[in-house]
Amino acid sequence: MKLIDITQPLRKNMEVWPGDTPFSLRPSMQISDGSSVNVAEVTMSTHTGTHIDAPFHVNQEGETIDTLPLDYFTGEAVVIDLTGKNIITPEDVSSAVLKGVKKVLFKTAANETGHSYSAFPQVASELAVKLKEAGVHLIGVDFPSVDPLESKELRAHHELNKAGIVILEGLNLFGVKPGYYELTAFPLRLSHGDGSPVRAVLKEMKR
Ligand SMILES: N[C@@H](CC(=O)c1ccccc1NC=O)C(=O)O
Ligand SMILES: [Zn+2]
Ligand SMILES: [Zn+2]
Repeated sequence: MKLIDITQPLRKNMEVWPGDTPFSLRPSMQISDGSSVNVAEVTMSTHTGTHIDAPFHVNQEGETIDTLPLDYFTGEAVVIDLTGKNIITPEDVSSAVLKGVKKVLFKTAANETGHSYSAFPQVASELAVKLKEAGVHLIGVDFPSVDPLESKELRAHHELNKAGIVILEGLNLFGVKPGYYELTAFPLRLSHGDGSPVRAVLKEMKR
């Protein structure tokens, strides 16, 4: 069974949210320095690279990453190809395509580099109600945030949370064919965390 890694590599100088903690991995013990082991210290934000937002990210009363039920993070997913589109609207999803699948991943980037933080597609906040009605409980996007960089209102985040839909951001879906897969994308069990990087993987499946 083929496994497809749809996670951004966590690497030095990778783009992060403006003003957020830069990613770093620094050796704290090195075999080459006479230590018996290699050990590193990692510094990053909970919103670095491919990550899940807990409702607490935008809502003081929202659930934190450690309390979200694990079934959000594993199960059937559909990849919908919207390459080149700069807004995702309710018309982009249909129950014929969803077929009862609870996780929907939107592919929009036209190249391997993906979207930069300075220009990425938008999610119409009305999408949340449509997805909720279809029984969807997780939305994944291949760009940094479901709301624009300048947004303080964070409408899409709030509407999706209100609809009980968990948000997976920063996927790398380049080269992935639209269709049905099994997704796994578990966050770290960060006590009271507002989000977490994940390792997101698709498994091809027969339907
Ligand atoms: N909403 C973005 C992250 C975000 O807004 C953010 C991340 C790190 C530091 C500051 C942020 N927003 C500040 O207004 C996200 O969902 O990943
Ligand atoms: Zn985030
Ligand atoms: Zn977000």
